[in-house]
Amino acid sequence: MKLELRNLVCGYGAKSITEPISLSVSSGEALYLLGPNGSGKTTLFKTILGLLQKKSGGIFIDGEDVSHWPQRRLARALAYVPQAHTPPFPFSVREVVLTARTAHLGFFGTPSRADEKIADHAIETLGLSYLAHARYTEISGGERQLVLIARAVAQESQFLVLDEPTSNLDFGNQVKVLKKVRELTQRGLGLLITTHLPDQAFLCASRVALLRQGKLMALGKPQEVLTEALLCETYSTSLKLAALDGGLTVCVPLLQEG
Ligand SMILES: Nc1ncnc2c1ncn2[C@@H]1O[C@H](COP(=O)(O)OP(=O)(O)OP(=O)(O)O)[C@@H](O)[C@H]1O
Repeated sequence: MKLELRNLVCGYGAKSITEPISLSVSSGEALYLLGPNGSGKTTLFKTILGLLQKKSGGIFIDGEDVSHWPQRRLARALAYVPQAHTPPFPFSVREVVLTARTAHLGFFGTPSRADEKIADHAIETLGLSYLAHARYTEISGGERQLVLIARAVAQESQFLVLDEPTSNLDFGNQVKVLKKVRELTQRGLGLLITTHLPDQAFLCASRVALLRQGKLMALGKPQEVLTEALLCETYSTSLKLAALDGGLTVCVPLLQEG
């Protein structure tokens, strides 16, 4: 399957935030979107998810324009992991994850035993079983982020859109999420992920897109796109890329110029 943006322009009210953006994500691929704060990554994601009206251009899944798809059909195709938030109601973690199954229910349907099993499995694979009955409003920001990832996994959609999924996580939990990203990619899902960490893109990205002031600056394999020169220019800072044994590349900021 293929999720495709064709000359998509996003914005708020009369104001355009992005220039026309064209890119695609296929099944079995993790496309990482990098760009400075305010470059339009979240705006682009919200538009893809139908939470924000596009200004022009189109969003297609397997060649079909999704703009007239009902929200439930879109939710079966696309799951969203927003940046962690606190909802006003004290649902349990299990109830939050179970809401993912709504996209698969009939009009007045309630979750079945099978839906509960899928939710419990997602909770388990993210190592959250000990929190299943805790209130979502009473767990840490990092734990909430993992719960939102479990919820997206339980949605069993073909594509996952993840907005900075590791931003609140400690090192061990970042690794847990990166392993999940790899596993889901290998299972054949298409993933679109934002990050501020080039290291994560080097570890998990099939391809990388670089956004700056709403403009798609580069798109391609991590080693081709994430060059020292382009990263320095994009983030207006000095940095060094270092190759480790085993072919891994890491990005290190330089605190002294020259
Ligand atoms: N609700 C809104 N109404 C008007 N403008 C907005 C709104 N939300 C964001 N913007 C503007 O859109 C631009 C892009 O914001 P966006 O949140 O998409 O950036 P981002 O790349 O996700 O940033 P970050 O890395 O900081 O999360 C910013 O200039 C911001 O001020």
